[in-house]
Amino acid sequence: MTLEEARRRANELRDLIRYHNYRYYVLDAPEISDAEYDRLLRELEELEERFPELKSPDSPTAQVGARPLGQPLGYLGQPLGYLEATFRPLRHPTRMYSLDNAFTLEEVRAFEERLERALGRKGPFAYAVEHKVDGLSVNLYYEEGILVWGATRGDGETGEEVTQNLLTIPTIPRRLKGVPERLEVRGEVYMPLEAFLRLNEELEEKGEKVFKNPRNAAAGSLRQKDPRITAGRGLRATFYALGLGLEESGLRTQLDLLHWLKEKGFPVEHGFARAYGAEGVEGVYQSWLRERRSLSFEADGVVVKLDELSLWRELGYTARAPRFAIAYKFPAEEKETQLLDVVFQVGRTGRVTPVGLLRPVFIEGSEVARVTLHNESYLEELDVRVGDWVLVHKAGGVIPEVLRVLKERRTGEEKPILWPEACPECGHRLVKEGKVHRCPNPLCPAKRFEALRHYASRKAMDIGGLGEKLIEKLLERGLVKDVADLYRLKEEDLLGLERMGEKSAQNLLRQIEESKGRGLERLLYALGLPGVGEVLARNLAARFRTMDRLLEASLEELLEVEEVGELTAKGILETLRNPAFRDLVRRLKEAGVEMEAKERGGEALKGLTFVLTGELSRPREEVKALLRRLGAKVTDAVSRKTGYLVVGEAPGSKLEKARALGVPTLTEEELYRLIAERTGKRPEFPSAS
Ligand SMILES: NC(=O)c1ccc[n+]([C@@H]2O[C@H](COP(=O)([O-])OP(=O)(O)OC[C@H]3O[C@@H](n4cnc5c(N)ncnc54)[C@H](O)[C@@H]3O)[C@@H](O)[C@H]2O)c1
Ligand SMILES: [Zn+2]
Repeated sequence: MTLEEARRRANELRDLIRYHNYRYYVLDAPEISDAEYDRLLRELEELEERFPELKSPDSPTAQVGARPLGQPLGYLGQPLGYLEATFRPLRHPTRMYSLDNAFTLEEVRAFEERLERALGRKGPFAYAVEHKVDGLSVNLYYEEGILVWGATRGDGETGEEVTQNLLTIPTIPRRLKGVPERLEVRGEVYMPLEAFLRLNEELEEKGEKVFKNPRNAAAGSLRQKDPRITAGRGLRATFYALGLGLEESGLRTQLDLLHWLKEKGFPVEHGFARAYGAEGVEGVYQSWLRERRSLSFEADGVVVKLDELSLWRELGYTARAPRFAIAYKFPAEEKETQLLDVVFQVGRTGRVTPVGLLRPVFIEGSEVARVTLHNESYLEELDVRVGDWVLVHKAGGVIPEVLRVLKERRTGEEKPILWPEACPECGHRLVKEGKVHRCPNPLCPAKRFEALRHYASRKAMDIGGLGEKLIEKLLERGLVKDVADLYRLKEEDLLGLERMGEKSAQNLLRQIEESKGRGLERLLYALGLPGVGEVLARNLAARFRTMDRLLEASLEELLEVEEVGELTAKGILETLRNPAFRDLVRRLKEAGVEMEAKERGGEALKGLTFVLTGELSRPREEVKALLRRLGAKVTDAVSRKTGYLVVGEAPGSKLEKARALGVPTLTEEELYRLIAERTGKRPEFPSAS
């Protein structure tokens, strides 16, 4: 390859990588897999290594992430002008970096050799090995132990301020004791796999676009305009690094740092271990790779950091990444296979989901033969046909997913995917609401099985003994048709089913009995109203308090509930008015199932101290009583211990004091929003008429 050829290819690669950075970091909607992206970046790095004259500070190999919105924008070098920023751009006091990658043990050894050369010392070295959580990095800034702001990484220099959204993650500490005066704490915000699957199901249910993977889902959820939406997304955070304050902390090793973070109250949820040398790292890597599927978060590798912090100072950073650490990535197999057919499954709510049947392929240790194609929006975007060759991988090593269609392999024989007219389970005509196809028949057997399974699930009525096999048997024998029939089961009905003895039959009956007292919010979730997940069930229960009130709710009243949109409200209303549903509720009530909301929220503000100043729209005593009911303390004077100062009209000197001490302030409206986030409803004042 001549220098000229290399230059041309390098420019091509840079354009491509910038385009994919933009899709990934700014839009949260990548078009190619991480492995494909990593190959492009690797190729560019190798070119720049072979032809050093091609190196340049604005090559993607020398940059972190992408510029946030509101900065001059443009992935092809020339600015596209300013897109309006949703968030305030914020400069990090100290720079944030990405990580260089290793894919093989060889490359980890090469990393260790680089360390030896740079430090002029023989290895093996001691390392801290941590799970590489696949989320997005955030920076929290504390002054005198008080959280001042939190921001995304952005391009490493400038991020987006997302403080309000970060505060919806309950484990993030707002105040700290015994820490350096100015402190940056860094970690990862991520979406647990379970929350990710649930979110995508909710999006499917609404006919909306699903997220490609938990990382994009986390990034999209943290960067919401409305923190209430973020609050409902089940984000979590884990922390692993300091920026400002590292020197002052006096810490000597990375492992000490992780323990220190824990001790200061930060969630350190990603596991960590100590290892010696590249071989030791390999041991940890292999064992974590095996356990990968049982983690609650998606890990895309392990992060290897020199444990001794004094060595970090000697090694420093490249433009993109620290020299003392490396990400050792898990393999991400991608296989080409053929889409043989598409079948349609009917879910608990009657929603029809297309499922792709693949020519079976082996990916990362197991056979993949089926893949969900989510909904019509997804099919349109993917533009796949029966007979197409597709590229498939396992997202997070677990969930099979079509990455893209290999359109260049089309022969013209491929057939478009046609949605059925009739329900594949019961033959009832399907109805279409927006992009969602649904079987409206309340007695559809598909709904029966799913309805029972969902009703018994842990977060619903929690009837542990009622497994899938048993549900099938009960349906087969006609012992139950719907969830109300569960409460009529007798011991003799159960004996002999699924090898059930006296003891397990009695156990199951006891669990069924106990499920009667779960309360309205669990019941609403368990009944699977369309579009109603855990969060909405909670909000509905909080708003209406009893089933009777809810059954009489109007569309307007439903629209007043947090997070209920037009479509959801209509779906709920239709179900509430459905005679079959009302009959089911009546029979559940007769069986003794509790239909009232449980008191909630007594601890929502526990541990926080509030001070009020200025004139509020409600009598001050009422607001104080409300705060105390939610577990908060209310005091009269602002001090360092104050969590928030609530500021009304014409505030007094307390406001200046709070500013001087760095105590965060809330308007009255912000206070009610905070309460709504934490309890699922806006506060009600007992004396309000
Ligand atoms: N598919 C696409 O189009 C596309 C586009 C751009 C980027 N990407 C993906 O993103 C990657 C680059 O993103 P990146 O710069 O965030 O790097 P990265 O995700 O590969 O690694 C660096 C990041 O790891 C995170 N991390 C997780 N656990 C950590 C721990 N215990 N200690 C330290 N850091 C930890 C930090 O956020 C850090 O910034 C690429 O390798 C690619 O996989 C994909
Ligand atoms: Zn049906």
